[in-house]
Amino acid sequence: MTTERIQDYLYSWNPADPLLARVRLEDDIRDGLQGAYVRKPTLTERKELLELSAAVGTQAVLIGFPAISTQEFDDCYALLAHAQEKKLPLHFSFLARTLVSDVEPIVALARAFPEIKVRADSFIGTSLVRRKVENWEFSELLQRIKTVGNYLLQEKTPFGLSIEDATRTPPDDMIQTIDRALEVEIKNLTLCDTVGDSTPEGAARITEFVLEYLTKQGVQLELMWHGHNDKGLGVANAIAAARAGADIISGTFLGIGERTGNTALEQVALLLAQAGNTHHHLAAIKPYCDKLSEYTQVPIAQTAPIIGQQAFTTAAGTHSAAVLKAKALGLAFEDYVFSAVPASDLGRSQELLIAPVSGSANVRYMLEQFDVTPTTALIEGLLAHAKTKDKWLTRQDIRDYLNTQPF
Ligand SMILES: CC(=O)SCCNC(=O)CCNC(=O)[C@H](O)C(C)(C)COP(=O)(O)OP(=O)(O)OC[C@H]1O[C@@H](n2cnc3c(N)ncnc32)[C@H](O)[C@@H]1OP(=O)(O)O
Ligand SMILES: O=C(O)CCC(=O)C(=O)O
Repeated sequence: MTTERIQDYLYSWNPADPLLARVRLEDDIRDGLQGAYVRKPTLTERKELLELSAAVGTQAVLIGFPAISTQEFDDCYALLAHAQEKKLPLHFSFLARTLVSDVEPIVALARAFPEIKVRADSFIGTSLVRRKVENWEFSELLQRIKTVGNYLLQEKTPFGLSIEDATRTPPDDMIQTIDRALEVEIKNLTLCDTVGDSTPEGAARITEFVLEYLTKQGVQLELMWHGHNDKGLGVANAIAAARAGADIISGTFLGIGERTGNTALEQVALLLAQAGNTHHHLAAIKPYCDKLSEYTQVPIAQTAPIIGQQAFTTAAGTHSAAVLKAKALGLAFEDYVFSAVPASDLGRSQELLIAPVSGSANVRYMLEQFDVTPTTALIEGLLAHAKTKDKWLTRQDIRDYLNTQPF
């Protein structure tokens, strides 16, 4: 064990990201459950998921679209009642189209739970392609924002506007949409990359553009980024938007959601933590994701960052040998010598296996795990055995091999 600091041995070309330290997460579980392959958890399971999300330190959850059915409204009500009973420190938003009839049930929920922060989050598709397909006049969309906004003002229910397909909306139309939303005193503005069109540069440009405009108007509100993963850039876009000044990242744990899914919040939480953000409890991520995976029947890939079963596993000879040397220097060195993600902060640890790609260090280590003296003959024999296989050896495989040995 060394007394030296790991920081003195970790050089990074990544820039410092001071803006990331203040960013919060919104868990848009409603959008996650919109994935056609996703099983909708029972109400009891959703209550448990709410608690697990709160344990991670998410600031807000978007848990339903109460106008779509009586059942959905009742579920939203029951989830709020559960949050109140458990005193979960969460803000709640509920989705609606930009229609008074869609936000009315949200007003009813806000009235029923005056002690909980409840926001009506209405979405409106402003891109040219969406307007063309729907045959929507732009003036008609602006009028809807005004009508819904005035209704919510009158009912004293906070209004958040989600600009659907914002990343394919021209700047002048964005400004007109924002102007109309500001007239009705929105509290929150969400820039949606609805079809995952953005690149990180695009996400930063649109966020900076909107922030600059809001600053010029002297307006302060919560600016949120909500992105999808169609080009595999969901997390990179979210971080770019946060660097550019977005206050809240909306996404889902496991990245569940329609098509290729939403921004994977477990990855965002880790990147935020590494930039000095202390809002999230990293060790609570895997328990939440495991339950979410079980209840939604969405399997976690072995290689999924942070939560994948093999995210901290190696069987490769040279890598394993280095991890074992690092172990001798202490946990911090073990965490970082072959990983950019500190397993111990996540309640996990480096795991070594024996496979055809292994060397004697793996075998020596595993024999010690089995309380077997690692003699040269045993190490060479087990390694030669592993080299004949097409996959790593399970504990049972190793046991079976040892049972064939005369000791
Ligand atoms: C990007 C997002 O994820 S936004 C959320 C999308 N999620 C969902 O749609 C899931 C829940 N949806 C539903 O249960 C149903 O679609 C409902 C209850 C909302 C509507 O059902 P229906 O009345 O049968 O309408 P349908 O689904 O066929 O069509 C959607 C209608 O909403 C309209 N619409 C879509 N977005 C908006 C909007 N932002 N504001 C107002 N109207 C809208 C469409 O133009 C269409 O209207 P039309 O029937 O006059 O053409
Ligand atoms: O945030 C939401 O759930 C609605 C908006 C949305 O999903 C999107 O436009 O991508």
